[in-house]
Amino acid sequence: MASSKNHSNEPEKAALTQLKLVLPLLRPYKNAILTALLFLILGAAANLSIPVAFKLMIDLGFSAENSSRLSQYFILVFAVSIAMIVFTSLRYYWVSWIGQRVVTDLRKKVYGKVIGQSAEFFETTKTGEILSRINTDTTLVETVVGSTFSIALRSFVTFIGAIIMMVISSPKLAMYIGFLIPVVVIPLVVTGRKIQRLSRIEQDRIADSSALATETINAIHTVQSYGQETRERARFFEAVNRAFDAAINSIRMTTILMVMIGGVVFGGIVLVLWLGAKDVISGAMTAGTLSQFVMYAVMAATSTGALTNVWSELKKAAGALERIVELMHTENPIQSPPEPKRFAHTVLGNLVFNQVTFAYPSQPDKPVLKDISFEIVPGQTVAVVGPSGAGKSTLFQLLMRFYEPQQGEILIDGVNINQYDLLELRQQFALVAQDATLFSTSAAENIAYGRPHADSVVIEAAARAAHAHEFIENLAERYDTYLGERGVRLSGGQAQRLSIARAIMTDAPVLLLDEATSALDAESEQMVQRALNKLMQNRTTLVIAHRLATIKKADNILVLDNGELVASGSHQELLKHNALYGRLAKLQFIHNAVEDTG
Ligand SMILES: Nc1ncnc2c1ncn2[C@@H]1O[C@H](COP(=O)(O)OP(=O)(O)OP(=O)(O)O)[C@@H](O)[C@H]1O
Repeated sequence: MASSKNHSNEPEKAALTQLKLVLPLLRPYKNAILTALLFLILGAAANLSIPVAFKLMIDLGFSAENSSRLSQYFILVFAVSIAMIVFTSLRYYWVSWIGQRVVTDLRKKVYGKVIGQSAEFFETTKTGEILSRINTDTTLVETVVGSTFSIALRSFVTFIGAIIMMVISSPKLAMYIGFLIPVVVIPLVVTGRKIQRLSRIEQDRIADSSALATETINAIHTVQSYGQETRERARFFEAVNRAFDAAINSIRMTTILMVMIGGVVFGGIVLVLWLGAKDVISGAMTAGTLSQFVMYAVMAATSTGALTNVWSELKKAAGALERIVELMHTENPIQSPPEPKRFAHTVLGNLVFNQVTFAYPSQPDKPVLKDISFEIVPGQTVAVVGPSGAGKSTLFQLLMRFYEPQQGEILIDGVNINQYDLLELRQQFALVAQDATLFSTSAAENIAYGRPHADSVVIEAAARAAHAHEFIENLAERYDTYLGERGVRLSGGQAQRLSIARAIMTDAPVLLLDEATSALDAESEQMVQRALNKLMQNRTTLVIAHRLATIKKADNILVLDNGELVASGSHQELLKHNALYGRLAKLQFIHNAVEDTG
């Protein structure tokens, strides 16, 4: 199960301490909190003063001669009730405002953290699960800050106020009620732990189903092509049903808690009322005082009920926060050094691999690059060839420092790449991958992805150089046409030219090119090739080559096989001396050979 992999096993110890994460988020909103608190206290005070008015009324008696005093009391109760409603509504507004603010900030934080995670993190964490953390888990936190806290505070203030007023009204009856308190608190603590654990499971199940849906929707074309909708539907149903079961488990716990506490509290009140009634009969207490006492007891009981709910909400949120905290504590192992070396003003683009050995973190015992050494002189073009899985793409990953080699070093202009600032390091590369990634923005913004503030003249120049201008001009809204998700679909060749334009825009000193293997029609192919030639001019280029033309033009060719650099040299030399290269040349480059040489 995807989400069980990084279970921290420190169980309830962490419990509510997780909620501490929320405190710093509250700090910037002191004024709003004070405002909300003010309305909270005013509302509670108004609420607590109502029974006093009722006591006065009842003790006054409902007789004709008291009619005008009675009216005054009723006006008082009316005024207090209105005040209570106004204060309560304002409190609601401010507390909800704080809740929304905090969850927005939390989402920003979580997203900010996610987007800086390592390649390894994204390999091992499902997209849908991450989305669930950002959306669902943070929503639980919003519930806490935006309503639970408020209910908790209001109930707490009301509870304390009601208890005090109960003691004032009748110390004896209040003492009886006091006996009930431990009976209420113990089940709260016991079930609270269970609820937190169950809630975490629930959130994990939701994350699982979200991961599943995201995966299926991303692969919808494949799903439908293979006619697997029914199976995918069933898989999703099963996942959401598991989430339902998990939710019901924690709801069941809360229900049990509510029954237990409700029973104790209301049973207790009836009992006390009975005892109080006897005192009224014997004359030890007025009817008004008993009514007042009972009203306070009901207030205290209702607050306890609310606090019970609050308790389970808090525990649920703590469960969700555990996940968020884990995410916030996941550090990308690849960081800039504390005092990074600066790149020279003009980067030469000298690349050196020095005895580099590397295994992916998921398979640490299986090195995919073994003792690789080579050098690329500034301005040279070096082609990498080798069978599938030989480790060609891995070279790029290491150069851009998405992973760190276990042995050996990689140098740019004589400095180990781990000495540079990470952002600056990656800015030295223009990457043209096999599949162009398009964002759901305009063609212009897609081209200017690496230089968002570039003006339209520069963008168009890049598009022209990449032979993309012609087809963009033919799109409905030219450079403003939406591409990617929800936008127009580009053909393979068009998308490639667009990504070449993107690389031209960055004007980085080193070009990393992963030649597309997919066959394009001859004309498209030629245009892509011309665009690439333009891009390679005056740049140190490392190219994963699939075309004979590229290979022939390269200053040097590296032959990789099973993670080892087995040969290097020119096309002719390798043809003569390297059997693997001979085979590759025949099999892999042949289909491009006709038009390349033509
Ligand atoms: N993220 C990863 N985690 C674990 N193993 C990986 C990862 N990426 C690649 N590998 C493995 O590393 C080896 C080299 O992969 P790489 O992608 O560098 O090969 P390649 O030469 O570029 O292949 P192709 O030409 O098919 O793209 C393969 O055995 C592959 O299974």
